[in-house]
Amino acid sequence: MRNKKIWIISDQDKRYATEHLLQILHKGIELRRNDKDEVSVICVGMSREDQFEKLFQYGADRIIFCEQNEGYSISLYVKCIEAMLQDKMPDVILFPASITGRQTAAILSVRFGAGLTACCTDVQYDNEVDRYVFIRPAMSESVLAKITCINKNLQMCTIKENIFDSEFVTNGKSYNMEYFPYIEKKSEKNIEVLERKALNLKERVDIKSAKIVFVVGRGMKNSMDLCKSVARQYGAVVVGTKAAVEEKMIQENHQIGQSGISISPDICVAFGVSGATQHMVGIKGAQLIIAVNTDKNAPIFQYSDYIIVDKGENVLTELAQ
Ligand SMILES: Cc1cc2nc3c(=O)[nH]c(=O)nc-3n(C[C@H](O)[C@H](O)[C@H](O)COP(=O)(O)OP(=O)(O)OC[C@H]3O[C@@H](n4cnc5c(N)ncnc54)[C@H](O)[C@@H]3O)c2cc1C
Repeated sequence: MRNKKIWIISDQDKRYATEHLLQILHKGIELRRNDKDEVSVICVGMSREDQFEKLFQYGADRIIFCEQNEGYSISLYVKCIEAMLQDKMPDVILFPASITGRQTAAILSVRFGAGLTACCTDVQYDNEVDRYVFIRPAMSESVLAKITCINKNLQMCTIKENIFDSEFVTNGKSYNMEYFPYIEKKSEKNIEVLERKALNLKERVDIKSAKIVFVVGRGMKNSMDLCKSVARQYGAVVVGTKAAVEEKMIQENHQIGQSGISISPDICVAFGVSGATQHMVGIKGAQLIIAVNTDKNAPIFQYSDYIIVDKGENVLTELAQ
């Protein structure tokens, strides 16, 4: 039985051991069939000993690190990973389903003719066919598709955040650090970075770790001020549906769902949200869902622990007192 090389790609250039990556790392470790299968985390960017140590503590067998200090650019990042792939081809690559992860996976799958399954909810290994099997919802979540790539040995997938748990493994793991040099030739450069501005990601981080969340849907279009003020009173973060983004009720990076982010708060109160599957997939990790809707047949009620058939404004006014 040939040993398998499982790669997890970190899409950060400084903070490699993000919670998302640690969750994927845990899945990678579960995919090891024996002690000889190896899980490597690929890091491209600045040297960060604390981050490398954390990755080993969460179970990485090896880190393959390509040092690049000039700052992040997608073209350089892809070239580094491409060079690593040409040198040491793994069997399977797990990418975070982040913007960078999705872009990189798509480019590399075309360059290497590899199969790529997007937004998996699970990955398994099938001994009989000696291949990895990628599992994801399909056809509006009515079926769970099991996908395997039969024409190439290299198989890839992207994985969304909060699908798996991360797990601290040990403090005493020996380091297996591999340095992979890559220098981009001047003639190959096709992007020139003119200026760098840091994004304020604070709000986004708060959404993911928020314990109480108010989700607003199109039904709350004329009541956003009330909603925000009551949310402040209860320490809740306001997020919303795609329709709420389209109506400019919330910012795009506060969209929850299939094409937004997934959250797992303790309490999720949904006001004026119909409950489309593309939205519900983003809040299915919530411990408790309370839905307020004027339509007694709103689909969201099927997924909720408590339902209130009323105007969102009425409930918010009660809560404000
Ligand atoms: C490929 C694809 C990806 C998508 N990705 C996402 C995604 O990531 N996230 C997402 O959210 N959607 C996504 N969608 C869109 C999704 O299908 C729905 O259209 C969207 O979630 C509906 O948003 P909504 O519930 O706010 O609006 P609506 O469906 O218009 O529902 C509004 C609800 O408000 C209720 N209502 C009206 N007035 C009040 C009131 N005063 N008080 C209380 N209730 C009231 C109505 O009864 C209704 O149920 C995606 C769609 C596609 C095709």
